[in-house]
Amino acid sequence: MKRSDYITWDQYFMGIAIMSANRSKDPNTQVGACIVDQDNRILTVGYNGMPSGCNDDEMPWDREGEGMASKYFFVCHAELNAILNYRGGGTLRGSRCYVTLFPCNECAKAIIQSGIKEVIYMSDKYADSDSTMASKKMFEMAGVKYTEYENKHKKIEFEL
Ligand SMILES: O=c1[nH]c(=O)n([C@H]2C[C@H](O)[C@@H](COP(=O)(O)O)O2)cc1CO
Ligand SMILES: [Zn+2]
Repeated sequence: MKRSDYITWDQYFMGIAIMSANRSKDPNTQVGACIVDQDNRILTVGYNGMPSGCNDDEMPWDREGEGMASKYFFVCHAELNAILNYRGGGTLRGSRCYVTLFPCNECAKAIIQSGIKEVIYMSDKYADSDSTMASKKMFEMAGVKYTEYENKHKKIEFEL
């Protein structure tokens, strides 16, 4: 008989998004994204980090500070990295994006323009921000479904 406690597709892909987030150097918020096609094949992954070639030891990681003193001008978001990292043939049209934090308005635009059809998110900790509200407005207008990830109960522990 086959084992019954295997993880679901949703758990698998959100697990990979969480694992990717663990690569982030951001001391405050680590975000991971995993984009999959209609056949549940993983197309691409990403996490938030400084652009390639920008030494992350020399970049600011602070939230506070005027302009260039904070991380915000520089960090490339997890979803955008996942979209831009896609090297496969074909496109992201019709795919789903698993993400550990609800996408900001800039990532929402990239998600819509790349043809991603569904966003499955874990945290919505900035739900009250204009950015998140703008994302939801655009997703609704563009027909991108957004779904809260609900299987938050399974704990997996392993040594790396
Ligand atoms: O959709 C997102 N994707 C994403 O990668 N991020 C990143 C940018 C920053 O590195 C971090 C947010 O930082 P903070 O929570 O300290 O404001 O998360 C943030 C958002 C939403 O704000
Ligand atoms: Zn973003």
